[in-house]
Amino acid sequence: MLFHVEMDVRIPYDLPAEKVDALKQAERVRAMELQRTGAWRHLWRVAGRYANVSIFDVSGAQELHDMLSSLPLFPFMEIHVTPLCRHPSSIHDDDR
Ligand SMILES: O=C(O)C[C@H]1C=CC(=O)O1
Repeated sequence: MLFHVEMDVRIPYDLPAEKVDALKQAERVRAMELQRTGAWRHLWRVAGRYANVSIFDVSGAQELHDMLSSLPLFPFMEIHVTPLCRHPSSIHDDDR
């Protein structure tokens, strides 16, 4: 099942810089790990914002939630999830 996920990062200004750097590094490692599994199919930076737009390919909402909540920055992100289904005019066989 495909999900469009938008993540807005909101790190509190009073979080110590070393803690922020460690969180970002851990986030990067976890994000790359999930992309390598194929579950995190696309990851795009939203121009001009500390936000991303992503496409996840997972078995369902529970697996998506488990993945998103495994992200080190999860407590500091506002996340919006939109379930996707195939568009009848799509020419891409891997849209499902
Ligand atoms: O930077 C972000 O958009 C937040 C988060 C998502 C992937 C990643 O590496 O960090």
